[in-house]
Amino acid sequence: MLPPLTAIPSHVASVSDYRELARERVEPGAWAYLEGGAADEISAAQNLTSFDSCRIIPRHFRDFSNAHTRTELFGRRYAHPIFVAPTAYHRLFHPEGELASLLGATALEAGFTLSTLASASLEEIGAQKTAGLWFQLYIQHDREFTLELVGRAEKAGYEALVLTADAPLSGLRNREQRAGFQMPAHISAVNLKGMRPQAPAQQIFGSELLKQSPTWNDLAWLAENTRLPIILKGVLHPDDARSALDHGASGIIVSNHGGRILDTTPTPFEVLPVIAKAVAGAAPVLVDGGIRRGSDIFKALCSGADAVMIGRPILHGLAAAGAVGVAHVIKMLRTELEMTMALAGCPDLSSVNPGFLLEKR
Ligand SMILES: Cc1cc2nc3c(=O)[nH]c(=O)nc-3n(C[C@H](O)[C@H](O)[C@H](O)COP(=O)(O)O)c2cc1C
Ligand SMILES: CCCCCCC(=O)C(=O)O
Repeated sequence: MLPPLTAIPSHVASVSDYRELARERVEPGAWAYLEGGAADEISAAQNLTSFDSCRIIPRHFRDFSNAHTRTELFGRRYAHPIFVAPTAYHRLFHPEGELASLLGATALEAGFTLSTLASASLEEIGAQKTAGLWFQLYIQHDREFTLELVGRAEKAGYEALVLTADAPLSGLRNREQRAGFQMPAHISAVNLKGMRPQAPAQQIFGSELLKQSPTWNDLAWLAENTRLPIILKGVLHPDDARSALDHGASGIIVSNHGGRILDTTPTPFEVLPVIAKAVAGAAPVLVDGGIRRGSDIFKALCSGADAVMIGRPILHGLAAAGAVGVAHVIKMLRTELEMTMALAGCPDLSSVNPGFLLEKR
């Protein structure tokens, strides 16, 4: 494996250029974990192409004297609508792990979500006192421990909980199986230390894991037990978006988990308009999955998203060049978004609308 880069090679022109730089630096099993999707990886692949057939219709001679990408979510102002999605075990990809990712994101003013399955303690990350730091929560079978985790996140200064709904079980990770991926002994989900252990599942139906998996009542229970806004991640159906708001969520993330859980779901970009319509401005809507260009971000915003989240490209940047790589990935996306807006004739996010897209969305 090559060591992380200390300077960015001059041929790196877009986010996708980081993929190969990362692949050369990540052990093959960990690469299968990073890149892979569920089963035949149909959703993971379709996420990447789902923006391509959507066309932008540029408008001309607009006033750009006060152009910006600022936005406000959950009472906090952000310089732009690009957020780092929660991803597990960053130390698999770089020795400085989540701390390096956070530093890179912070340098580019991007919101950052720490995974429940982070390889760094939530207190260590919270101690950086970063604005726009969110904590992703997997509700654990041990509900008491779950509440302790939430209390720790509140105390450490996290500003929102991203509650992931789409993974009551892990997906069928055939690529990982074929690569023989095993978590190295020195990397673990350190924030789950001390939790009451759960019996390993021998089957799916009838397993304790599934019997204890969260329901809408758990969302309502969580909302009653935290002062933080809850953003429900993994929504692909408009009725689930409405149900989320009815049960106490303050925001929605349209996501198929990067195609890593259930294969052959629709892509988030496909279902985004119908979900944004169902939410009807009652709460912020974010989207992730397959976003690799500023033009993808623009199309998502035109289709009803208030902001977007980026998963694998952040890990590619991290593996290639640590904090600098993460910052560079976000910088390229930010610049491409501004360029797309400038060329499309859209000076700020309040001017973004479906009229910039050829397809009726
Ligand atoms: C290696 C990896 C680990 C992930 N871990 C988590 C996680 O711990 N919690 C979570 O809610 N989503 C997790 N995700 C899903 C991301 O948050 C996000 O939904 C997805 O990566 C977006 O798609 P993209 O990678 O195409 O940008 C993970 C994704 C990857 C690639
Ligand atoms: C029971 C859910 C396991 C998911 C593991 C972490 C994750 O979200 C991902 O790898 O994707």
